[in-house]
Amino acid sequence: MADALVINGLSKRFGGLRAVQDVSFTVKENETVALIGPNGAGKTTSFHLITGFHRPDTGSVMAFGREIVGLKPHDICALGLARTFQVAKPFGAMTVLSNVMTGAFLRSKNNAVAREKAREAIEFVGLSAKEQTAAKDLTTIDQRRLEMARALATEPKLLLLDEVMAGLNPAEIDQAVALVGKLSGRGLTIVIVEHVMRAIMAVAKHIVVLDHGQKIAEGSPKEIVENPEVIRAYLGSYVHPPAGGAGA
Ligand SMILES: Nc1ncnc2c1ncn2[C@@H]1O[C@H](COP(=O)(O)OP(=O)(O)OP(=O)(O)O)[C@@H](O)[C@H]1O
Repeated sequence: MADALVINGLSKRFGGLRAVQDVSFTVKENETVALIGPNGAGKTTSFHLITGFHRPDTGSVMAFGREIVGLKPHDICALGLARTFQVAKPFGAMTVLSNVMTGAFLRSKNNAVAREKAREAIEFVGLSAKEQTAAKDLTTIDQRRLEMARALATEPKLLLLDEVMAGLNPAEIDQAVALVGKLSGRGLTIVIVEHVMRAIMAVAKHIVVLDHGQKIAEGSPKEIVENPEVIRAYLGSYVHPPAGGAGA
């Protein structure tokens, strides 16, 4: 399988704080990789660096064989990298459909085409019944669905999901896990930042662990949950991978 994303020696300081320090990892096409670690470990900053919202001090980000450091977020999105935000940022007064059309307009300026693409994305995430609902009136899980639909409407090859399961109840987490699996089944490469470990175990074949901006481990879910340094820094206690799950 070819490499979708190759991150090499990525670093970012904010004043004296080393938010991301010399981080390297590779994501293969159609793989789902999780980025985990305690609060403030540098996960969201890494997403910002990959997607052009921050410029790294040093390091390289190759997406589908092309260096993307220095490109604007819009251009990176046009190359097929879409993201969701940790704090969902929909246009609250606009309907679900209008919000998702803002993503679809990246590929087509034609209203009818953008509407069609947006509807496909909305249907994919299971929001068709709420197409005309204002974004601000959605429940938490539906806001996450909207975030994913908006990203999907840009027709990405690689999707970066930032804590899409935060605040969901167990049944909703199951639905979100199923949706991530469905996205992967569609051929998407996925990088997911998440604190919900059972969800990580269910969706990711490979896990990268950050702590204080540094990569402290990477490997299969089984390797990660058994890694003493990861347990010390983050997990606290052993988390069993699901029988028959991605890491089994
Ligand atoms: N724009 C910024 N200016 C200054 N410091 C920042 C900025 N963005 C992030 N930081 C700091 O960088 C460090 C890494 O933050 P980041 O948000 O990447 O962590 P995270 O792993 O995503 O955490 P969480 O799990 O809480 O979302 C933190 O100490 C944070 O306070």
